[in-house]
Amino acid sequence: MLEIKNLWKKFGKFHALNGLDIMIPQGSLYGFVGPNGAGKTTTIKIMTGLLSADSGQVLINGRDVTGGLEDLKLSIGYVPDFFGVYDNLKVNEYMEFFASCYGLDGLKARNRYMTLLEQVGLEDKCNFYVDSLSRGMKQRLCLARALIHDPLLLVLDEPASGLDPRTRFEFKEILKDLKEQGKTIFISSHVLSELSELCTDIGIIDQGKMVLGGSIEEILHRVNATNPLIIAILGEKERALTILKSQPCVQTIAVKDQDIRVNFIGDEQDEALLLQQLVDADVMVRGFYREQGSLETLFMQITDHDKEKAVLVHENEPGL
Ligand SMILES: Nc1ncnc2c1ncn2[C@@H]1O[C@H](COP(=O)(O)OP(=O)(O)OP(=O)(O)O)[C@@H](O)[C@H]1O
Repeated sequence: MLEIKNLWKKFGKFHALNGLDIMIPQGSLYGFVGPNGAGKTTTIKIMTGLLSADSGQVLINGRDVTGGLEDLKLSIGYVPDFFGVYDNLKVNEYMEFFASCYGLDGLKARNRYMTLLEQVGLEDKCNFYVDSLSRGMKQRLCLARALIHDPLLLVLDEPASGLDPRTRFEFKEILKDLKEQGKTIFISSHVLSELSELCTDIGIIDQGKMVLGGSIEEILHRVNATNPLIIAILGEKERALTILKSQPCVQTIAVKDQDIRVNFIGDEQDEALLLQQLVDADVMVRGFYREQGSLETLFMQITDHDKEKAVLVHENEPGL
């Protein structure tokens, strides 16, 4: 749907983006994660036409829209990480203003923004002043506003920063609904933990480069394929160890009680053959599985060059 190819951006002598590539599939909920200063906001500014790249391309459905502000404006709805000041503007006036920016007015505009306000649960706030809304409500209003022109892609920059856990949960539910309705959504965050449960796809950026990208399922599959194999047996430990030591795929073996932990460099077929050999040798195998990895572990590993920058939140800390 949206593709970024070989994007470069320098600020003075500092390289903020170093040949960044991103591929956002149609209908995905794409999490764009990276440590502070990795280049997320710079990327988003270029994607939304607020900043020009030194070189590289932004493609929407295969069409090059690099620097084409009008194309980007029509295709993308942008929710920035800050909310502007709207003194003396009521919610309906705010929505009318943004509808008019996209050539919508009168009843058509009203029908459109009322549908969106309902979608984000603000239909009864029409006559409230924008500045009187809570932070969570402002965030939802910003989302409704970004959807006014029915964009192909919704881009959110750190949408949950400063929201309490309940508000964050509600916001995530709205995003899930939007995805169900067919929207493609791109969310940036320096916090991985909650994005990983919300998103279908993920891209990890570090020092202006994509270091890992793809569907979460596929990435976890890849991570798990290199994790240790845990073989739980009942008795017959020596016989099991003799078989394991004879296997070329087995790199190391560690034994803890009745569990054997094996670094096993092989595919699913190699695993199945090993299991068969153990069973054929009358070893009672109670469990045979790859230890499950997590995206968090992976994120920590690949951004390990500077531990202070890598972020993992715990339950009560803010994040999306
Ligand atoms: N206008 C600018 N002038 C100079 N340097 C800049 C400018 N904008 C960004 N940078 C630098 O480029 C790098 C990437 O910044 P960016 O804001 O894109 O990171 P980020 O991943 O969004 O970080 P955060 O999670 O902290 O928001 C940072 O080192 C930042 O200091």
